[in-house]
Amino acid sequence: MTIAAPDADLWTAPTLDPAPGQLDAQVDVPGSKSLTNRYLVLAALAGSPGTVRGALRSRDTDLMVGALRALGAQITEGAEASTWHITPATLTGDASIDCGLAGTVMRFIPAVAALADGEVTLDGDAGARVRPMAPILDGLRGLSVRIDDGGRGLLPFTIHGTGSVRGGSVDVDASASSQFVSGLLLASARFDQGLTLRHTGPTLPSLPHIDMTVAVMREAGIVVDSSRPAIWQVRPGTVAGRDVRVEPDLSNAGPFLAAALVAGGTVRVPGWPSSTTQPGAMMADLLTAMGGHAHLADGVMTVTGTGEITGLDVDLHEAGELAPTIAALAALATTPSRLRGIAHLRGHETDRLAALATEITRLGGQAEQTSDGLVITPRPLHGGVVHTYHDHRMATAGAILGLRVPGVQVENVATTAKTLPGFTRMWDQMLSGLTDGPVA
Ligand SMILES: O=C(O)C1=C[C@@H](OP(=O)(O)O)[C@@H](O)[C@H](O)C1
Ligand SMILES: C=C(OP(=O)(O)O)C(=O)O
Repeated sequence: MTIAAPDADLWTAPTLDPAPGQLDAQVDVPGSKSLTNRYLVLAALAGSPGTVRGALRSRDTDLMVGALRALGAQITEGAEASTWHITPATLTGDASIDCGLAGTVMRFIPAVAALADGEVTLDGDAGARVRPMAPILDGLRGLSVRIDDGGRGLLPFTIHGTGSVRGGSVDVDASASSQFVSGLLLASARFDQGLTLRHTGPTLPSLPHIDMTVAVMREAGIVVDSSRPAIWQVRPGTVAGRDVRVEPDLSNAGPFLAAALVAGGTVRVPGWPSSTTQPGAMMADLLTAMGGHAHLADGVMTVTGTGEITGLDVDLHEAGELAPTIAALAALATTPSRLRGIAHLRGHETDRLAALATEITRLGGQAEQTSDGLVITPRPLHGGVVHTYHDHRMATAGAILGLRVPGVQVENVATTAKTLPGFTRMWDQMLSGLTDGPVA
């Protein structure tokens, strides 16, 4: 007989009996991944030095710093680890870039690399090598850039930079990811002719993230015309070096706010912007639709729940990165849910529709994939191992399920470091203020 050693890779999610008022916590959420990586890219392309404050430090954002340094930008840490000082330089090639599993790195860096003088090779994790890339590679080719991808349209590939990109007009099908649009737009003020980009696909996910791209470009003095649907026109020009502060990551706030609904308590997130392009801001309405109460006052988002969760029918195409959190709540609800408009989640860190359906079913729940989403029918759940597929949001979804269901173990919870390295500490801290402490 062999006795299995305890698996160090399994994190037992703390469980809490719902008791109104028991959970009462404030959670300070670090900076937005999406804003951090956009500000870093623009700073490296700027005509003068800049500073990014309140930056997220995580695998995805540190990989972005590494990529921009490899292309010649000088980036140094400030007095706080969340401050970066960026001194742009002539972009140089002969570089190999590790994209990890970061969509923002693999989709935002190619157009920057195309401006470098020399060869730049991009590669990433095994899971990154299956994420869609072809539309952005073909888009760059249409703007005069030579790329060698062995005809696969996937990582790894080599960009043969000549020090400039002609630019001009290009059609791109961005139905698999908004990042194809953002990745071409971000560098386009540095193209000789600027850029006119037209999205040609049947659907366009994550429009708020494209609006975010346009907003940060305009803040940097770039002229962007977005007055026609699905067409963006960028005038060539200088990118201003700036001193910017990153908003907290509202999508990463999601699992903590969701905990208020599961536990029947209150969670507060300070630093919540009064207006933002982050799709994570939709959490307030989503949690309200699921039976919670959300209230923003003096920059603090407060969510209160009763412990009873209502299912919902919702189109999440604008905020696909919230789907794992909403799916976990739906599995704990009293009525069925339907999540729609998120077929593109099949190309995220993993096939998230398959992963969510499999893992909810593994715990005794009922979750079925549809052509563009999930149908989740509540059933009593039991403990078990939640597999995470190197997906940070699968790990946080597991934590939400474990808050209600005893015996949930999250495999490779360290994968949360993709965007939130301190996740388990923050989760424990959120629960530590409880009268009796979390029940492991
Ligand atoms: O531009 C960005 O920062 C992002 C865009 C979205 O990508 P998709 O449009 O591929 O969903 C989002 O899901 C991702 O987490 C971040
Ligand atoms: C889809 C996500 O990430 P990425 O930036 O790698 O696409 C996400 O964070 O939910």
